[in-house]
Amino acid sequence: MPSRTDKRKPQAQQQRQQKEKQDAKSLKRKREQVSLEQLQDAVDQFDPKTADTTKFSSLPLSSPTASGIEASHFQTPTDIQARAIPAALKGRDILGAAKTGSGKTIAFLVPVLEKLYRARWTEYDGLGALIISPTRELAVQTFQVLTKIGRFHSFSAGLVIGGKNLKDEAERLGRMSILVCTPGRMLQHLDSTSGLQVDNLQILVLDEADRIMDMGFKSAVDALVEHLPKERQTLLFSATQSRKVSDLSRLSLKDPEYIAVHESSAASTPESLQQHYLVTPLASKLNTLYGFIKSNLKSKILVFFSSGKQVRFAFETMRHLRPGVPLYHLLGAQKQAQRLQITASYAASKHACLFATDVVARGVDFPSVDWVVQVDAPEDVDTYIHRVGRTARFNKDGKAVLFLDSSEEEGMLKRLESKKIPIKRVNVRENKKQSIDESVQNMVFKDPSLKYLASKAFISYVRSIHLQRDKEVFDLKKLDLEAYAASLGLPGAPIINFAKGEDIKKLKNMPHAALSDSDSEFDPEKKRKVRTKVDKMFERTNQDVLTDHYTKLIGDTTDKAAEDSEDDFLAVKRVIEGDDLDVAADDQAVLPSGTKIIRGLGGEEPFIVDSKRREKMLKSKKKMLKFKGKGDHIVFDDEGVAHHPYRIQDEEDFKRDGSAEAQRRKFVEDEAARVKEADVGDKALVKEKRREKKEKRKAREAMESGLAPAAAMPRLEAPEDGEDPLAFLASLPVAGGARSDVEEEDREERPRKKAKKWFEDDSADEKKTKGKKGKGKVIEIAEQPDTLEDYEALAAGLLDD
Ligand SMILES: Nc1ncnc2c1ncn2[C@@H]1O[C@H](COP(=O)(O)OP(=O)(O)OP(=O)(O)O)[C@@H](O)[C@H]1O
Repeated sequence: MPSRTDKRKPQAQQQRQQKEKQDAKSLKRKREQVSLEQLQDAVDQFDPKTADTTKFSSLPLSSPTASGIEASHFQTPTDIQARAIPAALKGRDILGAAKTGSGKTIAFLVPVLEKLYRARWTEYDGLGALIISPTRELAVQTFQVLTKIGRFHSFSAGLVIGGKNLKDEAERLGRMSILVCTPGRMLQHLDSTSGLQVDNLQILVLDEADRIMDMGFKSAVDALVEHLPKERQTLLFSATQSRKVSDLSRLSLKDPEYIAVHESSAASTPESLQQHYLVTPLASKLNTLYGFIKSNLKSKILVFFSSGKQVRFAFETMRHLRPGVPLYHLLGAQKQAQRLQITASYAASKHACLFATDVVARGVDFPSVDWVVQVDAPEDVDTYIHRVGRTARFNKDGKAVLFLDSSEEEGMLKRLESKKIPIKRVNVRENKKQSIDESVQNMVFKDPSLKYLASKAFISYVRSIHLQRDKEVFDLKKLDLEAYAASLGLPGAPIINFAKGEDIKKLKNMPHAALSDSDSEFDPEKKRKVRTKVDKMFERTNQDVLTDHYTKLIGDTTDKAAEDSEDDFLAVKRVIEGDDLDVAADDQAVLPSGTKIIRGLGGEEPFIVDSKRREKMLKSKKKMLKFKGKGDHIVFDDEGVAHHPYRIQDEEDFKRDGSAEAQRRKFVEDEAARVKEADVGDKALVKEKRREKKEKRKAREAMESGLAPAAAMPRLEAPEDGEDPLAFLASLPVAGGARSDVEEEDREERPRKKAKKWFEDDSADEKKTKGKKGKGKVIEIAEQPDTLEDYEALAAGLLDD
């Protein structure tokens, strides 16, 4: 047995060990505290004007951040980093402006990490930092950089960009210290996620701030900021920064430091970027693009268009033409997963061509892009700067070319000049010019889905020009739209009705996300209403043209709502110009030559045939049934004529036919005359039958007496006088083998054997006969009926069956 002192020994040992641990912990805490204080002192004393900012190691940064930067192989801060980081570390609000590709992301991520580190932020303190990006692509990229340079920190960080289940996302948000988000999705969480605590927020960052502050995001950002505490640090960064006082007050910025590192430089685009423009008619843009791609097969090219429809059409046609370089296309309407996958594939490619909308115009850091091509001119100079900024990043070389219609040249050059953009005109070499007009026309002619896409592309382009605010550059009247339609393979230019009103501008500035289904967080009403694929199909105006094949063609992961949204404020009128146009003028349909019109089953609605497939569909009774409407209830009279069961006359019509009494009298007279007429006919028939029977009976009697040959044996005899009571029974169905004499006679006149059907054979016939004999009910007539009562009894028996 262990003695008492032995027992006490391990206890004392345990206590000693515990104490040692506690001491070590408090020592560590003390040391951390001291180092934090030292860090804070270093920050306070750091004077960017005199201090060395040429190395990250010279900046007053915590060791986890410094290690993260070192591990990411960044040694020398860029200009914007060298100036913005120290100021932000000192707690200043910042308005940071620097050229594209100059390292703004790190300029705001480092202060974010440092702020939370110095505040010893834990997951129990709620959300400490919020970084807002205008697009999902940019948010993903920022998050990736954060995880790279923040890898030695122990903060929890999350990405909130939509496209995922809100509930799943919400569950994890409560534990996050840093969030990178898009405005709409974040607002949705702030409105609905109960565990998300933002009262403690330390720092708010707006990347591409001018974009986030503009009309498209206005309401979402304002509502989002409402949720945040006013006591916080705010950092705004962009390549095209504005100093609008209204924006600053909206964000409650306090005495912000404006850091514009390239303000005094000769150009507002990177020096290593060569910029060109070429003048090409709108109708030749696709030809020029094709020629350009063919001449640059060993390059990484990024091509910008003004809308998703343009992107899709150009992508589809170029894909069919196989220029000899991998092609990708990216637009806001694609599903999140596909967008990310395309972005990653293109980023990893050495030689490739990406057709895109402005969804990747800002911030996205594709490595080593050689050429930025702007097929559709940018809406303003800021957009131009951001687009071309996808190349020549961080001191690398890059080239850009802008396609301009001659009507756009003067206005656009004026705008570019005013913002210090050095751009030179170039011409396409004659031997490099290629025409794909014929191929495009053939493709579009053969493929209705492509034709549909072409008309959509046309409409969206015209619409985008119409919506442009800068009318000095964009003038719809100066564009040759017929030629443009022809270059898209269309037989004519669709006529477009533009909706009027303020909303157009607003919609134009809406981020695509706000218009698309997947991002319908912008419109909670829309979100609530669940629309199935079938709903969407029926909502489509061109359902018959938009086929499954089309869906496959565009690899359709697109959100159709985005498409619908465009059509919401644009009414497309189509013009009739066919040969056999019996369609009303207001039918609003374009009939390219060679199209036909087919009338609907009811003959009322004409259907326009512009393809073989449509013609086939219109000839299929089954498919056309859906246009036929519901069936009518009709009844057949004795003559087999169909009538509606009730037909209630209008009061007016009724009065026109005379007084009610007169009409009643006329009706009775008419009916009496009809009955009389029918009576005469019936009587004659009965008389005739009676005569026949009499003849037969006489013949039988003669045969029995050996005077005449055998004839049919009548079993029932009608009374001689008056009406035959069996005359009406004869028309009734008779069960089993029981038949009246009249029927028996009729049967004799008919062929004995029914004509064989193709599926019946003799054995089947036999079986039927046997079955009938076995199963059929036979009424035995024991005695010959004599009296009227006998006949009635017999008739009753027959009827009972
Ligand atoms: N200090 C640095 N040293 C080396 N490379 C850097 C440094 N800072 C940033 N970079 C690199 O420069 C590139 C551009 O950086 P970043 O994307 O932050 O530019 P940006 O200014 O945000 O551009 P944009 O205006 O287009 O959004 C990135 O590939 C990044 O890794």
